Amino acid sequence: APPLWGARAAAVDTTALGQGPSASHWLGTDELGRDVLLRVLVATRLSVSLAFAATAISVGVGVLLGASAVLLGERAGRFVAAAVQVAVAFPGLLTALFFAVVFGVGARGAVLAIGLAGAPAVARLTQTLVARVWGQDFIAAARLAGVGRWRMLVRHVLPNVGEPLIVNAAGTAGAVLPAFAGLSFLGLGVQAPSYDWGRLLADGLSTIYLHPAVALAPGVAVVVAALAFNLTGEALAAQLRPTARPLPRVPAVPSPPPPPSVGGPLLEVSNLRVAFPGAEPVRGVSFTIAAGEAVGVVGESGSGKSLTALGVARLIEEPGRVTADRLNFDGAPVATLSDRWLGSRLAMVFQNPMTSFNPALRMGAQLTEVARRHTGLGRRPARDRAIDRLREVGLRRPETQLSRFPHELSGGMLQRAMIGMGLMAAPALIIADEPTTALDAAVRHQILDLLDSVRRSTGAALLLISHDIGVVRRVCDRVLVMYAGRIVEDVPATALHQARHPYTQALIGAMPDMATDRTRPLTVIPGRPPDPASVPPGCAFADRCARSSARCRQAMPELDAGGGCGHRVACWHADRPLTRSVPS
Ligand SMILES: Nc1ncnc2c1ncn2[C@@H]1O[C@H](COP(=O)(O)OP(=O)(O)OP(=O)(O)O)[C@@H](O)[C@H]1O
Repeated sequence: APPLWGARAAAVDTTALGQGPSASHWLGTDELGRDVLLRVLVATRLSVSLAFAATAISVGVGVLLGASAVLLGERAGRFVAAAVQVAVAFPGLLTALFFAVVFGVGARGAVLAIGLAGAPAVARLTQTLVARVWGQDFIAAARLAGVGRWRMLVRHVLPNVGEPLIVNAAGTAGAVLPAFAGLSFLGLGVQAPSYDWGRLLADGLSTIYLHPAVALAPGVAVVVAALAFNLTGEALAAQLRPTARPLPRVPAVPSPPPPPSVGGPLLEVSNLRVAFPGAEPVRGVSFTIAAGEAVGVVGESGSGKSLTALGVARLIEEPGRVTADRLNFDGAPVATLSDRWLGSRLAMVFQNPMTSFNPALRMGAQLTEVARRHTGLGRRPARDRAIDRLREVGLRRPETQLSRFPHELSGGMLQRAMIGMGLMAAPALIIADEPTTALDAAVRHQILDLLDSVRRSTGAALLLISHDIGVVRRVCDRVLVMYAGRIVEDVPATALHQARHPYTQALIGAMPDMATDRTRPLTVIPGRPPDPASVPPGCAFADRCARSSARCRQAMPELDAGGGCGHRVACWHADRPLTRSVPS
């Protein structure tokens, strides 16, 4: 507006003083005959620029203050944090008025005053966000590696707290605008001949009863711009914060649940695909799990094991997309099941027990929540059930454990509690995703035995994910071997010695056993799995396979039943059985 209408907006017209709205002046004129609409439009640039400048100061100073623990060390950081707490206690506008007097009347003084007055709130938010990531392992690793303070802040801390800060900055800009208008209105902000909305507001107030538009128009502009900033913040938040909504929306069926299928498989997965922009890490997986059956999924890291399980449990987050020809649980399509019902029939045990519980809540609150939410139990019966379940999973003094926080339990105890939590409702399927990876060898065996006994005593089916074929073989009836997002072999655990896919054979060959010659290097599978973003046509294992032929590189072998007893294999050359025994 300033280049287009700046001159006209400043032109005094003594023939049109203080006029109401007309065809030539849509919002009328002020007491010097200047067009009100044009002046409001021209004032936009200065008003918004000042708001941006003040927001930049608030965010810049606030982030530096909030990250003082990173930059100055923890002791000095605590001192700054205390000072910030005190500053936050003062009303922002009061602080702005104080600074405006210190920095002097005028636009520059107002920018500094409002910018600095907004800094404590940003600093407080930054402190909270920084504290959240400060205790995490990657920060500890960076500190051990001797990363400098500025680098730590810019490279490791800010990228992990940036999202809420950006959203907050947009909101701050929205709040700064009325504050600016306020200062200008009080005569402390922009000085004539420059003008912003606040100044127009102040000028128009004396004639508000005669010509309301002169004061109301800049007021409306402030409100609209502040709303625009806030809505931009909201939109940014919506974009930056992915929501955990997985499968295509199908109206959920309310409780009571559909009746269990009679005779059919408990879980039926056909052509399950999980895709992210630019890659499809799970490329058509089909399998079934019968009631009470234990099925293991093995494969190298990145083969799509976890995504398959998360896809089944409707836990793939945006922008991930899950599709399947058939994905039925207990006879009903998973997409149609209510969260409540699915949550009560399907239990998940995750890899890291330390991060599976909410650190701010006592164990009792977390365990009973499952029973109360999923089965509608009252507080007392839910607590009794929690005690029973913790006892079942072998935790000593369950009453005491319920009143403890997660950090007061060891990793093994937490993993037991996680399994106990899964049993709070009546799960038909327990999905355990590498449940023993974070545990030491002794506890690992106990947890595997526990999963096995829980399965046998409750009759629940088990989907156990592991990269260790020995672990899976110990507990499961059947083993699904995954490679590059597909199942390449589906073999009964007792028939592993008859594995027919070269990849399964190579996995077994890479396991040391008592007869392995310790003086020689362990067998490894040469090469690396393909990148999910560029999987070659044909068999994805062809490049690493000693048996591969031209056909393997051209056509993808389907998973065919061939070995009897439900043994399925996807290989054009699956005719040579394993020559070595499977280590126990
Ligand atoms: N949110 C995501 N966005 C994009 N790609 C992803 C995402 N999550 C996983 N992937 C990719 O999908 C592939 C399979 O991941 P997945 O976690 O299922 O592997 P995995 O077999 O369970 O491995 P691990 O044994 O290491 O847990 C990997 O290449 C991974 O990079």
